[in-house]
Amino acid sequence: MSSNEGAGISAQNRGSWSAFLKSIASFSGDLSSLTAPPFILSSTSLTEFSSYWAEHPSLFVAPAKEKDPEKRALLVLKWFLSTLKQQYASRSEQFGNEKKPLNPFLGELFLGKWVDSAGTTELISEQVSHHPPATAYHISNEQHGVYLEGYNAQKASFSRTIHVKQIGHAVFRIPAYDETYLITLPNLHIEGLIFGSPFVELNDKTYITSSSGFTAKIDYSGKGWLSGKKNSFVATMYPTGKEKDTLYTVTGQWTKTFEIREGSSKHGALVDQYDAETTPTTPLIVAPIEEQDPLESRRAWSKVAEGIAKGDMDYTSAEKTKIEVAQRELRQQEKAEGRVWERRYFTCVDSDPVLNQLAPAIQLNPEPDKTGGIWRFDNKKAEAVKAKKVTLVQELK
Ligand SMILES: CC(C)CCC[C@@H](C)[C@H]1CC[C@H]2[C@@H]3[C@@H](O)C=C4C[C@@H](O)CC[C@]4(C)[C@H]3CC[C@]12C
Repeated sequence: MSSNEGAGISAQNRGSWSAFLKSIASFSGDLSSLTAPPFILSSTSLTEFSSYWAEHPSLFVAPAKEKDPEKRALLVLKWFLSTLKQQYASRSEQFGNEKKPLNPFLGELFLGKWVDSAGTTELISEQVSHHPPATAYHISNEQHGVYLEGYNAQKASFSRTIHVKQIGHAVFRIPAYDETYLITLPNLHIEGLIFGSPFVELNDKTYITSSSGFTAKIDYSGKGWLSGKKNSFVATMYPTGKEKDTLYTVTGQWTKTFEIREGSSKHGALVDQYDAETTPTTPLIVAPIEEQDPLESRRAWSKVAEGIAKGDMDYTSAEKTKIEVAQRELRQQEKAEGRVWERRYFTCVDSDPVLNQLAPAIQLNPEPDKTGGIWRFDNKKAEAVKAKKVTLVQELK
């Protein structure tokens, strides 16, 4: 039995958990409107989840060092697969079960950097839409010339358990090779709900397609009634449009190990392998709370987090209400003045060249109505933020 299957529910929480299960039986919509019992609340905001994309900076930058486009595409696939454990299992492994994250407010930021043998990798995450909730991110390593940007929203529905559809996509770029990869996001469902120890399993399939002419398809599966292992997948990489001409097959478990082999068979020559359990992550460096911008997640939610940690739900909900009321007042003020909230790092675009070029090959429909638009990192805005910080520092001297 794995750690996340054994946590169970305490006698004290059993009543509120079964009331919650009854209440979600007809649930459908934004995850933000899901009301969960206090003991399942996390003090981490969804804006923080963008950091899961680069907790192994050396794997993130590895494609930039590879001269051959086919092998480069394979390294992008390997990096993507290595992010899955962080994205979908790290919290339940750490705490014994998945918890409900905080719903970010519009404009909330989560900023940080990783410093290790790959140099400095920077993270910018911003809540770009509140209705519907959507988070955008930009991760860059200037030294190696690798950039990732994307955004996502989630829609939940209930049928025997909670099913979550992810809407959005990511774009991985290596400008030195003039290369772009369009990445789709996996749908998931929650397991262990009935026992009060929820954890994530991935479903269906996702794709990575590149401007250099390669596509990877990743098929996810879990533990069935009679067969299969949890967190399993089979990925194949092929020249775009020629799915039968498999170049590589990757099989394994995204929480454990996987093997990359040549060709379409699971017995082809072994090219590479990965162990998600033994590959160390690099910790993200975040500024101390007192030095953070008031819109930065850990500063903005600090009192709520304090309340959750103490188990003081009256204090938690009073502090949460203060944030919600302030947000409602801001929106009213904007409406009265005929303006909209200015996103600090991202801009909503009508159409996007990467989507125009690559989305048809993987039948990706961006569904902008479900993410508040198509969001792209705005270099000009980011430069302006940097310049403002420099001026402030100079003024303080
Ligand atoms: C039982 C219930 C109360 C808990 C529900 C928690 C639910 C809202 C959480 C659980 C897992 C969360 C996923 C998480 O695994 C990873 C990601 C990837 C990240 O890039 C974007 C957010 C997302 C999809 C989380 C959304 C919130 C989920 C579904």
